Parts: sequence; C-alpha cells; structure tokens
Amino acid sequence: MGSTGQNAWKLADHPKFPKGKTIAMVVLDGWGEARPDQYNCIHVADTPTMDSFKTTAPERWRLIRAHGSAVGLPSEDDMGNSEVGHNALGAGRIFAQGAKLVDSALASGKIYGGEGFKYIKQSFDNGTLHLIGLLSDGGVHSRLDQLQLLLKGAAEQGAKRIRVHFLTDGRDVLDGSSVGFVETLEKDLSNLREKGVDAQIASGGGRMYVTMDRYENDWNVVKRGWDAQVLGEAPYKFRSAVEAVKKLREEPKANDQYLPPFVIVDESGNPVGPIKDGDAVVTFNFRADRMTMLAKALEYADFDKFDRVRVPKIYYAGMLEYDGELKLPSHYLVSPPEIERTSGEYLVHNGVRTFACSETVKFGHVTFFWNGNRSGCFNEEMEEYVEIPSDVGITFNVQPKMKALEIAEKARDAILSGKFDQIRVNLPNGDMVGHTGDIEATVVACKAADEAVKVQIHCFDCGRVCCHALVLMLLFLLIPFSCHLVGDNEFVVACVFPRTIIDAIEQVGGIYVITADHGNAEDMVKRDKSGEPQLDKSGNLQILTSHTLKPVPIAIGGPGLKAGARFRNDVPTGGLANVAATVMNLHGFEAPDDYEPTLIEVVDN
Ligand SMILES: O=C(O)[C@@H](CO)OP(=O)(O)O
Ligand SMILES: [Mn+2]
Ligand SMILES: [Mn+2]
Repeated sequence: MGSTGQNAWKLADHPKFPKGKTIAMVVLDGWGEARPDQYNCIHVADTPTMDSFKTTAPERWRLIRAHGSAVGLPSEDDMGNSEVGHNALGAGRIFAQGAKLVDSALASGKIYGGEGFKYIKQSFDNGTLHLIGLLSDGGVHSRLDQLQLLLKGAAEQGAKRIRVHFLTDGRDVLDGSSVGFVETLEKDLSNLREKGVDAQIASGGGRMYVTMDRYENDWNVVKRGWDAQVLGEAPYKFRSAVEAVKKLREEPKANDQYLPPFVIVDESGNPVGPIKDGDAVVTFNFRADRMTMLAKALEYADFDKFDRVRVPKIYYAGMLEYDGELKLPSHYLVSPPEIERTSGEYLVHNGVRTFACSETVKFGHVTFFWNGNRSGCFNEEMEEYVEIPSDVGITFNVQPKMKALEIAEKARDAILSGKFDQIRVNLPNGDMVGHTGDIEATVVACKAADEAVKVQIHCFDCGRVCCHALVLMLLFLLIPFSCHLVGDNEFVVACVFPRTIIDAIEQVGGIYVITADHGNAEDMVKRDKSGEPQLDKSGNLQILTSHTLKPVPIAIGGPGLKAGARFRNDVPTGGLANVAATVMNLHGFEAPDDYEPTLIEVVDN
C-alpha cells in the first residue's frame, strides 16, 4: 500500500460529492435484465419501484456486467453468482476467482507440489483418498472437468484407493442432468480401475438436502451427508450410483437438488467407502459458503452441531481455503484469491458506520463475501451485522416472500436511527425462488423484493398508481396517522409512516443505490441461440433453475443525491466491480487509484 498505518487507509475527499449522507445499498439477488416475455418473472411480476427507476430517471439507471471476466471467472460463458458478484461489489476490483485459480493450478501441475497435496499424500500408501463435492459443470461451486483432472492426477501421484462422494446439482445446471454427470464419472473411475487403482463412487445425495447448507441455516443437511460419507449410513443403499440417481429421481416430485442420501454397497451389503482413520479427504468445491460447515465438521475437535458418532483421524484439505479469518480448513490445495483492501474496510477507516442485513441464506453474502471472504466485522464499534433467521426445511417457492419485508423493516429502522452511514442489504427472493424453477412463485418473489425496496401507493380499484391513489396519498399526507389495510393490494401511506427502504431514505434525505449480483429470475427457460425457448426431445420446455449471463440494473437516487449526479457514459463496459468506487463517491470520498472507475459524475448546470 505504499505507506503504513492509518494514513494508508485515508481516502481523499471527493471534490463534488458531500460527506454525511445516509446511503442504502440494496442488492436484489438474482435480478437481471432480459427480454420481456412470459418466462421473465421480473417482467411478469408487478414491480413498479424497479420499473420506475428506468422510466423516470434514465440518466440514473443503467445496466452493468455481472458474469464472466467482469467478475473474475474463466470465460464469458460463465454465469455470475453470489460469491464472485458480492466479492466484486465489495472489493471494487476484479480478482481471478477460485474457478480460474484451480484451472491454472491443475494445468501447470502446481497443485501437486503444494503443501495441501503433500499433506493428503501421506494417506496414499495405506489409506483411501475421499473426494467430496458438487458433481456438475455449473462452474459456480465446482467443475466436473476439475474433478476429472484431480482424479487422474491423484492416481498418477500414487493414490491407490479413491472414493468419490458426490452431491447432485440441478441448481447451476438443468434438473435431470445428474444422471449424465454420474455416468461420466463412472467411466473415469472405470478407466482408473483398469490402471489398477481401486476407484469407486461411495455415496451421494442432492446438494440442497445433503451436505451443502450454508451459514448454519440447517445442520441436519450436513449431518445427512456426514452419516453417508463418514459413517457409511443412509436410508438408501444401491450397488451402482447411476442406478441410485435414476431410481431416486423416479419418486414423485424428486429432483436433483433434493435427492435423499444414499450409499453404495458391495455384494455383501457393506458400504464401499466410509471414511476411516488414516484416510485423506478433499472437498473439491472451490466456492466457500456451502463447504464451510462440512469443513468445520471434518476439522474441529470441539464440535457440538450434531453427534458425529465417529470422528476419524484424517488428512483433510479443501480445494481452497474457505475462510481466511478462521483459517479454515488448515490445509488446502490451491490458495484462494487474496481479496484485500475492500471498500468496507476503507470506509470503516474513514469513519463510515455500516449496518448490513439479510436473512440467513444470504447473510454471508453482504458480510463475508462483501468483505472479501472474511467473516466478522472490521470494527465492531462502527459496524452492525444483523441476520434474520431464514425458514428451515422448505423450498422457497412455498414461501416466496421469504423475509424480504423483515429485512426492509430492519433496514428502515437502521436508516431512521441515524446511527449508520451505510445500510447494506441483500433481498434474496428473485434468486432463491428462481432456483426452484417455480415460475408462479418466482413472480410473487419478484414483487416481494420490489415492495421491500419501496411500497408503492396503489389504488384499491385498479391496483395501480392512478390518480385515485395520488389523491388518497395527498389526503393521508394531511392526516397525521398512518393507514394500513392488509390484503393483496396492500395500501400503505408510506410518506407518513416510512415502511421500507426508500421511504426511510426519503425521510432522512439520503441516497439509495439499488443493484443486483447476477441474473436468475429474469429468465426461467433454456433458450436456443436466437433466444427462443428450446424444447427437449419430448417437446417440453426446459425450466432453467440456474443463474444467467445477463447484465443487472443499477439505479441511484434519493433526496440526498447531489444535483446533476448521473451515470457517466464513458464506462460502457462497467460491471459490478465499478460499484464500490461509485458508493465511495456518494459517501464523499475518492476511491483508491487501483479500484475500477466510478460509474458516476456530477454535471454542473
Ligand atoms: O445457491 C447457491 O449456492 C448458488 C447457486 O449454486 O446461488 P448464489 O450464488 O446466488 O448463492
Ligand atoms: Mn446471488
Ligand atoms: Mn443463486
């Protein structure tokens, strides 16, 4: 950084933007911009607030890139995701991300010379190497081709007995694609067997039901995986993994994301690959959030989240280090991106007090990912992070409104309290419900997220902001109490009683920045090259549960925004990483020189 100590963190004053404005920084998770048709849930949903940014202040609304190289992913075919999206938003620079770092380490062979691999290699003579992770080519948490290279490389390095414990996907890839991935894996393992390596699949289960929980939402998910992977116990036993996945998918409503846990057994009915003393384990996901809980279970001597029954003495390494602050796990095959000097850390050093909030399933996104994969606050006196417990044990199409309103109310209270300069939230609905593939529920989810940003005054009759609504709004403005009629056309006089985020920002004379981390809800079907829905062999639509390659909107506004502030037109390829400098400007500071350029300027009239 050139100089050391507090001075190194000092940001220059911005010549035009004043300090001291309260800023609401809102991330709508999984909210991209796409063609408006019936499979675009954001288009279908009633989203008057998000629509109004685009239509009423086009100079303060634009699209930014949220996938591929804009967020440090290997190629432009890589969809965005929450990890890389929030990393870019918070860090203001683009870092080569886990997917890319693992690619290079495997391509150069450096992975095999590293400390992590040497550590697990100690098991190769007498023990088994277990590989646990997500089996797909989604590229969000892991990639099949990386697993294939690792399997081959480990065998070449002397692994004699290998067991794979996979999680089926259906969330970053089409539902049903699990069968093909398992077949491919079986072929690879059979090739290894021909070369004399005892290599087999040992267990499996759907990622959302087995192992890949995050932010401690539901430890039962990790326990189900532990029982199958470590203890060799599961409600289902099969001789073959392909048969297991095919059979379990036949159950009504079964899907790849939620397959129950199963173990593979030998001809005597014994599990072929429980984890034992002296074995090595590699969790081969590069992304942290959904591996951290398992990493704790595998590594911590002191552990009380569930009864592990048996804790084998193993050589455990993560594909990456998953938490830089906790140093978890202690051994890893590839060093993670060093995301340092994030905007959050700078702002704290420059007196900006921060409040961050989401519900459990996205809590780490606006804290851990935002701060460069670092858990905890930089300065507890200046920051408050609030987690609203998510619903547990349901798929979110059942409760598509999720905790959007609760998050908005917490943000509203934080804004009105005057205790914070930045109030940062993630509204999960578009993403979490979009991943279920339930189009109707995703429409409800999008409306809920829009309402959390700002509740619009609606007319009882037509449900729109018509002249009746405006007259009513005026009327209630004159009456010193709030009116609240609950129903589908919820009617709130937000001007009198601030209900959600923008209402509160308006009341305190603040600024809002509304954006998203990647697309999801704006496209719910697989499409051909011309953008038309692509039908499968039987003529059915293929529902897209994954993220997309689409850009996301960003809007700025609010009474505290300097007159003449607008988006520059000389940053046409701007992406998520340009947002940090933008927000620093709005707080009254120049961004550090190596940050991606700001998106805004002030035009003097
Ligand atoms: O749920 C998740 O783990 C990913 C998709 O794999 O979604 P997001 O990046 O939005 O968290
Ligand atoms: Mn996301
Ligand atoms: Mn998602």
